Amino acid sequence: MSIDSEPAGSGHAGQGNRPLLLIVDDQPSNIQVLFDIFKDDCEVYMALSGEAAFKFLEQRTPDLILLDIVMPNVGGFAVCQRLKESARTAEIPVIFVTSNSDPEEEARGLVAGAVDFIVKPFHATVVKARVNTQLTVKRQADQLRAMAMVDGLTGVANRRRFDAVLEIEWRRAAREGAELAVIMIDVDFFKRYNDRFGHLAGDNCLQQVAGALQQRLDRSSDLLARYGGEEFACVLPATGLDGALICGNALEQRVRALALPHPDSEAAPVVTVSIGVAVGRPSEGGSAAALLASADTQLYCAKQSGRARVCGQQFSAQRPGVDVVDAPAN
Ligand SMILES: Nc1nc2c(ncn2[C@@H]2O[C@H](COP(=O)(O)OP(=O)(O)OP(=O)(O)O)[C@@H](O)[C@H]2O)c(=O)[nH]1
Repeated sequence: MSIDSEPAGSGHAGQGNRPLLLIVDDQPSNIQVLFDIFKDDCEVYMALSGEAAFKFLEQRTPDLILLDIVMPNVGGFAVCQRLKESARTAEIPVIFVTSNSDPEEEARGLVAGAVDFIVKPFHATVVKARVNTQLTVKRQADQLRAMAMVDGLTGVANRRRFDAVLEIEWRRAAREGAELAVIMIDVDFFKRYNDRFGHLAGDNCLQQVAGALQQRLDRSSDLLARYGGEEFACVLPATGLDGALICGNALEQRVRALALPHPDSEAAPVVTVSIGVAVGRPSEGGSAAALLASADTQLYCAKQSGRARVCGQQFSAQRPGVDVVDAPAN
């Protein structure tokens, strides 16, 4: 058995969709008992200290943590409190496993944010059942959280997720001195499309447009979201203006290639989109909201200059509005 944040039973690691369990205890013999209980059903990892647990958490996010209370240096309560303070780890359920049966200790554990408190010696079946209950609750909560971030019509991310990711990527780019691109996309004359073909056909059109846009985004870090009505938005981390304009033009072409008839459009006989691109370097100042507003200004520029095209801009916090690039797609 490997210990201290090494995968337990490496033959199991990564296989199937099994829950990932982290056991934190300074006593290898205690870990062994729990490992034997869960090794067949879970991917089990172990840490011999709070510090080792946090090191592990930099790499992986367990579905549940079984946490000892009395450990040298950082004790279980402190570990639990720290977990709950960080947005990245706050949702991981923690179960204290301890030989201290004092109700005061149990109360302290639950107040610290644990979901359960198991006293040793324990019955294996009971521990298994209590862990399974918490894993089920966690899975359901994860599903709800994921659903709350997805647009119901198109299946791409929704605006809430877009706003959250944009903020995260803005901060990441600021730390790394990298560029960040935002693309706003709006279906042209979509009101007329609805008016001619009906709302259901309009919905179907939006689904196809979303699918075409999503297919073109090839980096896993790129995010496409439905920003509202007939408007989509992308965040492209580590992307300069040249790359973002290439991407914007490719997105425009993808939608055009769907060849969805739109006889009432003044831009083309098929459904097209207008696209605004803005690229900034967050380390030089500004804000995610200002970058987004800049992309929106470029979208307006694309609409004003004939639609079915891409306009882009290097966003500067000092000189907003410089370097306007007009890149008609046809
Ligand atoms: N079918 C459908 N239509 C929607 C949805 N959300 C917004 N719309 C419609 O999208 C249309 C957007 O119209 P406008 O904002 O006037 O823009 P437009 O007609 O696309 O014109 P331009 O953007 O100027 O090219 C409205 O008629 C909305 O009702 C949706 O989920 N489904």
